[in-house]
Amino acid sequence: MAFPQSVRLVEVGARDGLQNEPEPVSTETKLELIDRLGAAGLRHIEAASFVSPKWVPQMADHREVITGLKRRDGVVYSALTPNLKGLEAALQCGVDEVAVFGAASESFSQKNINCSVSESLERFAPVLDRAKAANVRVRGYVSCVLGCPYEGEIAPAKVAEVAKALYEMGCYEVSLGDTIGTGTPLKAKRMLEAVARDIPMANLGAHFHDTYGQALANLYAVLEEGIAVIDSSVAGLGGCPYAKGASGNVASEDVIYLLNGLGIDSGIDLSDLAATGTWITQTIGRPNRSKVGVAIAAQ
Ligand SMILES: CC(C)(COP(=O)([O-])OP(=O)([O-])OC[C@H]1O[C@@H](n2cnc3c(N)ncnc32)[C@H](O)[C@@H]1OP(=O)([O-])[O-])[C@@H](O)C(=O)NCCC(=O)NCCSC(=O)C[C@@](C)(O)CC(=O)[O-]
Repeated sequence: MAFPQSVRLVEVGARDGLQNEPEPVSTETKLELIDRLGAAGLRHIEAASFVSPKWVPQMADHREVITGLKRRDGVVYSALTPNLKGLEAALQCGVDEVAVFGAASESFSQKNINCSVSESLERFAPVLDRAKAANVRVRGYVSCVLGCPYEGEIAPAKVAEVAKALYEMGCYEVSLGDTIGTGTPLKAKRMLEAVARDIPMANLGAHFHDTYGQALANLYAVLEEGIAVIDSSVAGLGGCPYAKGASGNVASEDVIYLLNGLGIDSGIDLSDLAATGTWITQTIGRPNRSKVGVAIAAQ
């Protein structure tokens, strides 16, 4: 299969990137980050998470973030909503799109959302129904598609089963999460092949973490298979609270550099994006995990 002509980036830095920060990040900083990302050309920005503030304190200001957005035309601002309570709150704030998040691993599902995989699907069904009634699109995530921090190897068939359930329930897109970044290119291709038997490639996204330095190689592999939606995080911010040792998502700057080199359009200005990565890492006192961002900043 050939590379796609264009790729849509889903920028998850303000959510996945910041949810695990040990020190509080102010709402003002989050809003400025989101605004700068929009200015750099990002057209889908995951901005917040309507989860329990006891479980993920860093996302406790979800209402303030969504209602405080300086909205740009053509930008979709989305949020995670694990249940009806989260969805209702997100709808009240005027979120554009929501996401439910399941897992291909029973143990991860229990640790992350306090229920089994099948219970999670039961919880998501009314979220999908209510969102549909409100005319709000729902994205679905599957975590642990290339390995689990508690169970190790995860069978591609299990990933395909959960992804298919989310798609059939009405998720317009299913994002495949290598939560702990243990995947390698051949594994990523085999997993994608299994999932794509039931779901059109156009409705799938790749959400790869870079813990073992494989994320770009894995992305290259799935781009070759036709994946045209990539989740990434500016400056490679992040880590999952329920996956010890997991480092951030693949850095958005590194993805854009790769796409530019392959002649794949993304509509994103790399120098603006790199400046945003420099700014946010300096602001929150974290290392910049984008090699491209660091190289551009040094010029
Ligand atoms: C899912 C729950 C809420 C279930 O949590 P629970 O304890 O099973 O739920 P509950 O219904 O029994 O409620 C317990 C308490 O939480 C409150 N509550 C209940 N729901 C909400 C809500 N929506 N918003 C705010 N508060 C809520 C509820 O009101 C109650 O409050 P209390 O009476 O104790 O004061 C909990 O487990 C949770 O919040 N987990 C956090 C999960 C999370 O955010 N994980 C990180 C994101 S997923 C991820 O990073 C992976 C991904 C997507 O990036 C892809 C990848 O890389 O793999």
